[in-house]
Amino acid sequence: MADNVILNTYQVLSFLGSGTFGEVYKVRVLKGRYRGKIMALKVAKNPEVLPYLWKEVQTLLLLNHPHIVSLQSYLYKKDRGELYVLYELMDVGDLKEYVLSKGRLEESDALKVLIHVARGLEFLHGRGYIHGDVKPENIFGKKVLSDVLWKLGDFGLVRIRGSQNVIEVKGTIGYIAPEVFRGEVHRSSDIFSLGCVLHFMLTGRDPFECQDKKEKLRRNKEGLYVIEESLSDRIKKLLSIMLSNDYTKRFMTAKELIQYMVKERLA
Ligand SMILES: Nc1ncnc2c1ncn2[C@@H]1O[C@H](COP(=O)(O)OP(=O)(O)OP(=O)(O)O)[C@@H](O)[C@H]1O
Repeated sequence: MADNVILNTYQVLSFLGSGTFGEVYKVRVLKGRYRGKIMALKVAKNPEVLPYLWKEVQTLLLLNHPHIVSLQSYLYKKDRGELYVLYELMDVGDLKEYVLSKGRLEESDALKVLIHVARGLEFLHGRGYIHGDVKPENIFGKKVLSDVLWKLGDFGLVRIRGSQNVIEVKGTIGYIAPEVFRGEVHRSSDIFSLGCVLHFMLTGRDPFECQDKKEKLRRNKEGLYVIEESLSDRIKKLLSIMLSNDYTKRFMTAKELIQYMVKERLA
């Protein structure tokens, strides 16, 4: 059916969701290199967000890693101002939905997701990038045999380490490192966000959660988090390092986090 086919090439199988960048569809590719494959197609039409998606495209084209969502191809329709980006299909969906539907994860499952994402982040940090927006909505799962492989996605806020850009505070309240509010960003700012993700996986809430939005923002800015009491001592210890307000006291990079996890038998 012609209505169901985008650019004469992508047959829409279902709607996966919409985000800041536009709509995402599950598609079957009808022609070209990926003919017959089932993938995810993002369609961006809003001129205000196109620069972010361009940034993601440019970054992802350079990054190829088993724990980073891969970009297969893209197409820019200049006349219409539309950008079409084809990604591998992450059929489990994102980590936020996963935790909200399954309930809080067992410690061993949460640590498995953590190490997967840390590996993707290690690759990124090793190349001098900072992700800038690590949160459950940007972590995606893919079924592989009877297991799930977790990958880091959504690179719209990625930065090169040490770049002089004015830092705008984007990201999601509840997952932003305190120094980012002061205009500073480091690779360890991603570690802070990943610590918040770990807390979310184990408790169903980020460490700054509270009813009042303004109060939540204040807590996040000042790094006034509350680690849930019921968590095990080894998780509390790991979180206290990852969520340290002083960014020099955290793991500086994902590689250091992985080394710690191996040493402490958390991975
Ligand atoms: N590669 C993919 N495979 C499967 N589902 C995807 C994929 N990429 C995105 N999605 C889903 O499509 C929806 C929209 O994704 P998108 O990243 O554009 O928005 P978002 O997660 O709201 O991002 P943002 O935080 O930037 O607004 C989400 O529900 C997401 O889970």
